Amino acid sequence: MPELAQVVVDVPTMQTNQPYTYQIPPTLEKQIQVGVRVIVPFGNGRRTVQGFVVGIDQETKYEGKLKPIQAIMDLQPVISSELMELSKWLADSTYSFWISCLYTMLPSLLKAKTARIIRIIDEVDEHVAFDIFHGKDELEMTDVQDNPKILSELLKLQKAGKIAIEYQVEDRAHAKTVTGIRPRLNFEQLEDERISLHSNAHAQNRLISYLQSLNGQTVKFKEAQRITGLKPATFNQGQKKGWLEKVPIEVYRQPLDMQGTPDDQHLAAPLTLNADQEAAVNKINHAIDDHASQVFLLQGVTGSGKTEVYLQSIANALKQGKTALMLVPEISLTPQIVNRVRRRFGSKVAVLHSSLSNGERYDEWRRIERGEAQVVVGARSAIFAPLKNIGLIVLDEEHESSYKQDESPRYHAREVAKWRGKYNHAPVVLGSATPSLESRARAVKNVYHLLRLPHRVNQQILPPINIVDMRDEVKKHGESNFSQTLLGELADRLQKGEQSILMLNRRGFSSFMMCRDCGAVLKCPNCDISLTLHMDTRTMKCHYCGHEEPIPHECPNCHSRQIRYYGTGTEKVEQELHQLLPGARIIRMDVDTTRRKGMHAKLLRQFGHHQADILLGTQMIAKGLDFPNVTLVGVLNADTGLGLPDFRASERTFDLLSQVSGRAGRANKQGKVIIQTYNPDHYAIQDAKEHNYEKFFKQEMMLRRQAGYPPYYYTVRLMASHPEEAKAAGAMAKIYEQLKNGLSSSTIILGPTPRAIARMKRRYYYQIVIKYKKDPHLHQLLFDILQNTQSRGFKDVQVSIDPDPQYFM
Ligand SMILES: Nc1ncnc2c1ncn2[C@@H]1O[C@H](COP(=O)(O)OP(=O)(O)OP(=O)(O)O)[C@@H](O)[C@H]1O
Ligand SMILES: [Zn+2]
Ligand SMILES: [Zn+2]
Repeated sequence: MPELAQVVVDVPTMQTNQPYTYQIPPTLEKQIQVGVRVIVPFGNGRRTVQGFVVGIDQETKYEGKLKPIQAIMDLQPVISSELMELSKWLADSTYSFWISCLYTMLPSLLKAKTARIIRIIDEVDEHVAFDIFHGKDELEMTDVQDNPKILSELLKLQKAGKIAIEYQVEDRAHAKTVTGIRPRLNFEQLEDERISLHSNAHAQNRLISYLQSLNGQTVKFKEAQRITGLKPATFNQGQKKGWLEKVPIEVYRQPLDMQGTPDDQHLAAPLTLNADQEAAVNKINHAIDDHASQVFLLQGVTGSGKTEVYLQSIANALKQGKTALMLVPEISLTPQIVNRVRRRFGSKVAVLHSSLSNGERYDEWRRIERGEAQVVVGARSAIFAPLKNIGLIVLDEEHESSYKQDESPRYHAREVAKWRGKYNHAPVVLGSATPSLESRARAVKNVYHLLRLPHRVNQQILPPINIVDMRDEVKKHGESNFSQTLLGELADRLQKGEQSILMLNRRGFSSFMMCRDCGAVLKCPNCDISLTLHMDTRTMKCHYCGHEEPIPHECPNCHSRQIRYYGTGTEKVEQELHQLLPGARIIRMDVDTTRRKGMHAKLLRQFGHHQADILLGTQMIAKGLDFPNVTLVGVLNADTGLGLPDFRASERTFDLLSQVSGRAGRANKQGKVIIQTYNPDHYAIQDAKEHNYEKFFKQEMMLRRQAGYPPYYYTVRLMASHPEEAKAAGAMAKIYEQLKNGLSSSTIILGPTPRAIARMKRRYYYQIVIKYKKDPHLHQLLFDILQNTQSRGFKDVQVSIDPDPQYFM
């Protein structure tokens, strides 16, 4: 029986989750394995496409003539058997194409048409050197990938450790180099040079001895200067006389923030846990030891020492010979947290985040894949790290919406973590000071095991929060971003030499209308959700039900004419602050000041070294920062997020205020928080003021139940876009019909309506939101819709299906 391979092919215009069957030519039989990439013919013409081998069979139902696999791209699988299984589940649960799930799991170097180089790394026999490598020490995979005879020899060589495959980095051309020096003369020749020297040429004499000691080796120029204590000029003379030459040395791609990592002899010892931490660590360790895929929800107030709990549980997993994965939101993937993990586990740690170059990222991926790194810290996509034998998965700040990818495949890292936990029989720890309603509700139902850290370490109290009513403030003192109270406190900190953090909430920036006199936000009469301002049509629209009304000229609540869109920028605030407090040193942190690589880390380092008094920033400063000298936190505008047309608006506001408040008074000095708002009575703000998660949870759950939103209902959002509005609307109308006919009567379909941002990148967007509790037909129906979108009727229409959407905008 000939062997057959199931291949998922990469054909963008004709996507399907059905693998195609190909013949494995007898000559490639040994090389083709599940998880390698191959080149296969596709369609009628001579076209070839790339694909992944996802299965190997003996027979097929397909009647026609099978085509053979043409070439193999990898000598060993790039997708492990665990990740292969995961990719299937991912495609199924996120309504995505299998091929895009496979690509999502790989570092980008392995995605594109990256050159693959095979290099000789150990002695090979003459036949290999000449017949295969033609006397060179490397060859390109493309030149041999369709030659089974050579491939099978290469495979043997690879198993014997004589060759290695490298993926050529596109930035290799400007790979990082430093200047090196190398002797041009041998020992005796240098000795001859010494004889001709003046007796008082001490420096040159020393240089010759040094060059002799090198034994022909190349060393970094800096290093040579340090060791000899000689001036660069001396080396330059040596170069002129032909004793040495300068050569570039390529340095290993090492991420910026990796510098200063302690060596493994000087790691930081674990802290002595307090009773609550110890109880949590014990429970988690038990689960690790018992191979139990239990999910824990670690709910600990800000500064309660959650990170220490993660670290000690990770240490236990390592002790059991297992690996561990720790996810943090990109925005809080600050050097602070990365360094804490590195100081504890040293070279065992691999870090994956978006500011790494493709090359750096691939290097880290390879270290993980080879088992050289056992602890992975990273943002969302690190959940696909090729770790084997996982003993523990941690998701810090589990409520963060950035754990959900907002392009296909629209996966949530929390769900993937749970899948991998099950597969590996390992516990998953979800940590947060303000758990998502979904997670906390699951803990209430004992689906998750709740662990609590109710106090800050060393029993410090949470900082008291003052609410400043900006409606009064504007009446009394005119318009300013700073209330008298906040200014007074800032001045006081300046005088004491203590530091402050100021947050400007950019969420919902000038997209909604609010009354400056009474704080009222314009809402939809049907949905109890804020209306969004559309400047193109000059109307206010509801994005749930489609309701539309003209922009009001006065407040519908108090008839004031002080109604306007709300918003301001960090730059403007910084200027105002300079005028109000001329002596203050300010660091501004927003997308503009942190765009350049390494700036984020640099600004935080400066603030940590007290080179500034005030850190002014957007949401990016709300999380994870641990600065002992910060005793004041100010929130300039707490309510902008409340106006967003989103049922999670209150939850996000509560989370944000709780997180940012948590930055104050973390060490021995008492902290204080000032929150400025036009909605002082809103429950999200009041509950944050009281540090009362429980109260907020109860209230919000009640509202969600009344309105029929998660966690009481599941939601799916469908979106269609097209350059012409009518076509986008038409496609959505077709989909609506299909849904209406197929879904159960208890399922609710909202829409179709234009999306909040109705036109983006020259495309019009229409959406439908489905709310359901249980619908046996939904899953298949959505897949039918997905497959339909590949048909001719949907030409140029892009349709996306988003399960459990994080935003409705
Ligand atoms: N058992 C302990 N003994 C002494 N200090 C500790 C202990 N546990 C944690 N700490 C210290 O307390 C501070 C706060 O801890 P950590 O940052 O882990 O809190 P957290 O719960 O993660 O906070 P947040 O959610 O606000 O980021 C840190 O500086 C940490 O080093
Ligand atoms: Zn009003
Ligand atoms: Zn509405």
